[in-house]
Amino acid sequence: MRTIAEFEAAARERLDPAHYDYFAGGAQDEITLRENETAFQRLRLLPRVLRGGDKRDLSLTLLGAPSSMPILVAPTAFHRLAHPDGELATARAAARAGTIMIVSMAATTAIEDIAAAAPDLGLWFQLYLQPDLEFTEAIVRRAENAGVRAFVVTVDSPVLGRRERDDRNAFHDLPPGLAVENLRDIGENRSGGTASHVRDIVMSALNWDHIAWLRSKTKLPVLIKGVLHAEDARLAVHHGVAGIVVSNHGGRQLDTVAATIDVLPEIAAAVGGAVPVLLDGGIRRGTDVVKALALGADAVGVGRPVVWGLAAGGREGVTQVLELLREDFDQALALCGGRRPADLTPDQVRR
Ligand SMILES: Cc1cc2nc3c(=O)[nH]c(=O)nc-3n(C[C@H](O)[C@H](O)[C@H](O)COP(=O)(O)O)c2cc1C
Ligand SMILES: O=C(O)C(=O)c1ccccc1
Repeated sequence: MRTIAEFEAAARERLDPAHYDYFAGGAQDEITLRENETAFQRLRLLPRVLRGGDKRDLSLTLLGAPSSMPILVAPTAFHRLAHPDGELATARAAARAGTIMIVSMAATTAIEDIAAAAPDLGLWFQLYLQPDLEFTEAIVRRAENAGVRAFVVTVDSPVLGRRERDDRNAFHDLPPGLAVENLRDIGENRSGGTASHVRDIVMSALNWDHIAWLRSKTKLPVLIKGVLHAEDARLAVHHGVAGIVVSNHGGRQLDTVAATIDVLPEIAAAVGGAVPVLLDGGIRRGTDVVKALALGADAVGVGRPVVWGLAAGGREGVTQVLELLREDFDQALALCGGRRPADLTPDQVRR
């Protein structure tokens, strides 16, 4: 398979249609879901020429963590719905690719087991803060003890978006045998596992004080994921976050919000290099990665493409997806006259 679209088609054939819809779907009319991709397609590149050199180097260091390429695994829930090996397969593939995996708090495999399966993997942990801060702290300690290197707090989900495909399919529960393992066995009445718990895990009270609270509870870097407004990016830097993920949750939260690539320039300007800026949403081609880096991202995350690889072929499928994106990016970088990710500049992108 040569493209992410082919992996998606293969995944669709293998998955229960309701599960495919859960992974593929977005909020309401899915305008933002589509816009994330079409916004990349609207942008035109201006390559530089006569800049060749011996070798390209795609590697970088993000908050002290090395990555072989500026393409990270974005946090997505429920990998064991996509393949029986679930997050273990994803983690092994990410480790083999030498990239960073951001594990979802709503993973169907415990963070300890993921870390043990891929000891060399750079693991970050995505958090939905809980109203019960003691419970949240217990999860933070679990993740730290498992060896995660950063926390990524998702801030675009005071409530869960309205996904009409899930309503239509009445997909509200994980099948028997699957559970949200990171929410098991801690806190009162939190046995984990069902979608009713899952919906409860987002917190509408989340505010900047919670970010300060989390920073006081861990020495690890704290990033926030789901920033679209430049003023929030400024506030994030002011509040001492270690990094910002420009994200609209893959079009799954508020429909008709802007495509991430369209707001990246203003956010990069607001941050002014103070902290790393990541972007996710709609990355399907090497040229998408080039455009995001040129417009100010230090790295990008991929959500659905990883799920399609997992569903299509387990660990090997995820490896193929990550390598496909790596090669595609490497070639696009070369054709733009770049040898390293940092060579790309905003003047190389036109609307
Ligand atoms: C099936 C699915 C589950 C997701 N689960 C989470 C999650 O648990 N936590 C989170 O912060 N983001 C979650 N996201 C959002 C992703 O981290 C990411 O923002 C988005 O998928 C990027 O868009 P892309 O799928 O076009 O690459 C999920 C996305 C999908 C598609
Ligand atoms: O489906 C999602 O996008 C998501 O973020 C989520 C939130 C809570 C539980 C499971 C997934």
